[in-house]
Amino acid sequence: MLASTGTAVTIQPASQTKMANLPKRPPVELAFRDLMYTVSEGRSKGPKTILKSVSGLIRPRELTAIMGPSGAGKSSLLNILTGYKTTGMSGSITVNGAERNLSHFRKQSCYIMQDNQLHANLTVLEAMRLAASLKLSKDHPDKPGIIRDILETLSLLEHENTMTSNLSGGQKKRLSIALELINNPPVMFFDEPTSGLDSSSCYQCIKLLKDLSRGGRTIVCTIHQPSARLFEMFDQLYTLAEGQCIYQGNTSQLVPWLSSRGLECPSYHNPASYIIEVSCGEYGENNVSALVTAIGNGQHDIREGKPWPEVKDNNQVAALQNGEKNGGQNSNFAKTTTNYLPKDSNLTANLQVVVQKDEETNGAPNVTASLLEPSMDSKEAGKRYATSEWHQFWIILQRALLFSRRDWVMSSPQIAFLFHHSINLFQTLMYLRLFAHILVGFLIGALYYDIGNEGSKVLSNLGFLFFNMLFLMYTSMTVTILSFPLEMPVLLKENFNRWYSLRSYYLAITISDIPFQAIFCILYVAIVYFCTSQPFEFFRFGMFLAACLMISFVAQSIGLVVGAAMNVQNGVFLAPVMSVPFLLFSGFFVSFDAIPIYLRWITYLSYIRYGFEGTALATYAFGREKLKCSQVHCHFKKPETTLEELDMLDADYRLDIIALVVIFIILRIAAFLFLRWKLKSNR
Ligand SMILES: Nc1ncnc2c1ncn2[C@@H]1O[C@H](COP(=O)(O)OP(=O)(O)OP(=O)(O)O)[C@@H](O)[C@H]1O
Repeated sequence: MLASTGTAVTIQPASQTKMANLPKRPPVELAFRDLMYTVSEGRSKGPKTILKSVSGLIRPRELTAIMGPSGAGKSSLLNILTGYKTTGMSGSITVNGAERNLSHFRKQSCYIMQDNQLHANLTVLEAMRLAASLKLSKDHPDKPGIIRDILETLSLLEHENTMTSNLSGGQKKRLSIALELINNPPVMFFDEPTSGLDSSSCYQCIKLLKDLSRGGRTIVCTIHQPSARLFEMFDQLYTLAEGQCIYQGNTSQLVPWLSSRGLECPSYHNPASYIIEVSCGEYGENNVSALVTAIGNGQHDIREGKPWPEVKDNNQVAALQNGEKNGGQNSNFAKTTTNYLPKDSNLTANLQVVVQKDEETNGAPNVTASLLEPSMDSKEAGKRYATSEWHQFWIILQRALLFSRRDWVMSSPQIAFLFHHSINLFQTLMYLRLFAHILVGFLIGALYYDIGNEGSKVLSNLGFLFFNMLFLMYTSMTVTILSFPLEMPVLLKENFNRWYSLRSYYLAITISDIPFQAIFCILYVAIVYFCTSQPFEFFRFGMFLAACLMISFVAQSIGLVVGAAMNVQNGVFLAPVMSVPFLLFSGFFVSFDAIPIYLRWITYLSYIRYGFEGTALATYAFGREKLKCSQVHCHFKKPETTLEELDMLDADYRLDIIALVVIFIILRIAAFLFLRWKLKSNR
């Protein structure tokens, strides 16, 4: 294998490991027929048909490339085959001859998206261990053996202690593959696996995919325009143009087949570039429709050693176009064309042919051959996830706590790196949060120093109570709005590839930040409470702190709702704006009696009101003694006067806390529902 060290490129021998420890899985043959994919472009434009009745067959032990010009529908086809997109499609997809059961198929397959979506704050080995804990059953006998096998095969063993954020592009891609290989899915989909890689890393990557396919896996990837060297490495080529199939077959047969259709690929011309040029109409306008007809829109398959399909020169193209015009309704064209696929889709026979061919050409079976066996534990196959949701919750919680712990001990160059790359904002924000709570705490302490027991400064003290609410609300809310959406792409990938359920993830991720939020809040409250000389009574301090803690948890939950429902830009603007009514109706600016009756209901929704009332009651209620007065007359000398002015004489502290707990629970549930909706709507 090729590996780059600095600027020099060295050749390393391919690893001889057999990855024998991996769980055994049966091979999978994937066929699709008359696949249509339609999206809506709004009421004025109507539906747009992206895939137009395409068919095809993807075999195990083969590396299949989906190729085509930009906008041809490659990603759409891949998204449909993976099950990532399910709405707007029609047609049939079969797995080993039976209609695809999407739930089961998602456990058999993995989808490695273009951006690797890795957690930056883990080493390679930690990422592998976490993936193994989630993707293999709890009592699996040899997780370390599996991890070692995979890392060795993918030449990542020497980087096992490197942070994933420090890996090169090619190494990141290999790690993405390694993570998914842990449960040995028989089908692997890759969206543009070579994008962003230099030519030697592209070669390494495709070589790795080819090796994996030789283990019996079905490997499918979209690719833009591979070099001639890369092109030759693919076994099977599926080419799309304008949402239709213009070629399906061995890569070696492409040039002769095109030549038989009157399209001569010039000598020394890359066949991959040539077919893209043909697709773009550079050699004539009618070539695409002629090729679609000739290949039966993917129903035929040009295989070495097999006769080419007979091309009937009838009105098939016209029929196809009609189907398209009919707003994406299935045309009968595909059904009436001679269908070559069923004859070829004898899986066992196919596998034998390819194994034989491999052994003939290579002299010996490939190192990663015979990984897959046609057996699968039926108990395991029926389960949605490899581990229980409780176990998933525990692992994700540990991972989140590890991120936070790592952040505390992180060196300053690493922090600078995170700042520079805007990676893992959540971790970097930890320091800022701590800094902000202590700094603002002392600032407020200095500003309102020793006013808590002074009868002439009660109004300032109320201002202090209100500011506490404001500060705790904004710090807890914005930090979540900023950090939560950043987790989304990784969540999307891991949840889609069946690592864990959304429920376990959500529970773990929301619980993991509560201790930190609590510590920051306690620190802040302790500083301001004693600096401003609020009553030195333990029960009052406890009640004051409880109200402040609840406010910061509620505000954090609002951050979760906003973070789950919208992107960072909208969230950062909307959340503070939406908080304005709650601040206005908190009872600080206008007392309850002064609010018009038809607007009073808003005060019941204002969580700030409950927090403000809670801290005011903790400070002035429960039989507090008269305040000292340094002036001739202090109107607010008696604490009851303050409560009366605030309309809080009849207020109940317990009700305030109960209201905050109820709002907290409702918001947490709402955030989960938004997150679920967001994951679904992304697909
Ligand atoms: N949700 C959508 N709404 C409207 N048009 C869409 C939608 N999804 C895809 N398309 C259109 O469908 C066509 C195919 O898109 P797709 O992303 O599958 O192409 P592609 O072959 O993968 O392109 P590229 O190589 O540039 O990524 C494009 O013209 C695209 O604009």
